[in-house]
Amino acid sequence: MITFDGVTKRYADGTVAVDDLHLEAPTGEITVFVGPSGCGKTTSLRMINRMIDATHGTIGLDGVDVRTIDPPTLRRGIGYVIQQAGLFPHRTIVDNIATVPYLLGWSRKKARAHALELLDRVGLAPELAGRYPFQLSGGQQQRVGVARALAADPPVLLMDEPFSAVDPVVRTSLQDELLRLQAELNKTIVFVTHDIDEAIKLGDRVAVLRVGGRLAQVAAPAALLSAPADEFVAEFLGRDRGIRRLSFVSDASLRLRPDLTVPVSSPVSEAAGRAASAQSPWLAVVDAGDRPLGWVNPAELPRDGTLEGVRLLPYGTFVHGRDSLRTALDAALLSPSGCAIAVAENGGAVVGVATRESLDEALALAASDVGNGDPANG
Ligand SMILES: Nc1ncnc2c1ncn2[C@@H]1O[C@H](COP(=O)(O)OP(=O)(O)OP(=O)(O)O)[C@@H](O)[C@H]1O
Repeated sequence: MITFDGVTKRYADGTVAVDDLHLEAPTGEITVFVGPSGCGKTTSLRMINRMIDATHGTIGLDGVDVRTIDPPTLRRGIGYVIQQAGLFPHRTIVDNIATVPYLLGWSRKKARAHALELLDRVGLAPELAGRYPFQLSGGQQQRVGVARALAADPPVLLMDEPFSAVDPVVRTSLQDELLRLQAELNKTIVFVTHDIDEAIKLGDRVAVLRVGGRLAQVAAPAALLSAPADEFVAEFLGRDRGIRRLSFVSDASLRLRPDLTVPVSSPVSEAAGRAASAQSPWLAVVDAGDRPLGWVNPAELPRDGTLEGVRLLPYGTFVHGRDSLRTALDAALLSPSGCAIAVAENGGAVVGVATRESLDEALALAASDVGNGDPANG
């Protein structure tokens, strides 16, 4: 675990970049530093690997004061990823990734084999190994940057705005990739960003800093969204934090109706009877494998033939037991029925339908939870 204990950084010109920071970045978790430009995020990060030394206070790495460890030794256990990857332009991709293993005295063969493994791990094709950085896209370079930081298998990874210079689509895939990697690797990651959405998506804990280098709040994302410590944090989180908080509420509280589906092979008259007895105007039409095809309102259909060939209305789904209440709500908003279809993770068969009433109940329950828990510690 990384601990900041009363850490202050005052630069030579008198600027106080970080002011009396107390914080823990737990082992195996992603801790995100977020805040407006100039709030001291980068300074805080660089004090961990001693690229910058603190003026006061102590930074501990598993209980050892980092100032007692000489910087090269310290940095061997700490991977570092920066914006625009910072790759060596005159080295090939494989040699870039193998930089630290070479420094550690690994044989060329072993270091390159390991670098190729990492290339694959970060989702890049082996053909890229012999290229130079300028022959890669920005997103690919960022992935190489992550692979290079992981090369010596350091327990700690520092990431300073690593995904800021790429477009939103690439950025999303890099974030997803990082979460996937982290689920396998369980590194202790400290991640700096100015983007609160990125912080909330990636962080197990999010530390919000304000200009002047003071910690405004540190909490798990859901706790931050439901109980910001003050106006500054609330403003920084943005206006739709109520909706965004639903991403952290499971779909478990949704009551599902299994009786609102009808096979596409059914006669319309049977569908009408089923809708009447279920007291619902809407039924979800399913195929022979119980997968959703669309919505019908049988009362509006001519009473002959089956549902085959009937124009079905758009639908939205969420994965039962995996997706959040936000995804379920979104699915409901994508259909004129106002209902969301819950499907099984494997195979995609319909598990049931979340009606507007059940969404309402679940939302009320989620709202009643707001403010519970300790906002300062999340
Ligand atoms: N070498 C330095 N000398 C003097 N002041 C500095 C130095 N480096 C940074 N600062 C100042 O310290 C404060 C914090 O800077 P820092 O780079 O840590 O902020 P940041 O939150 O990472 O900002 P950004 O999001 O813009 O990168 C800023 O006011 C900055 O101008």
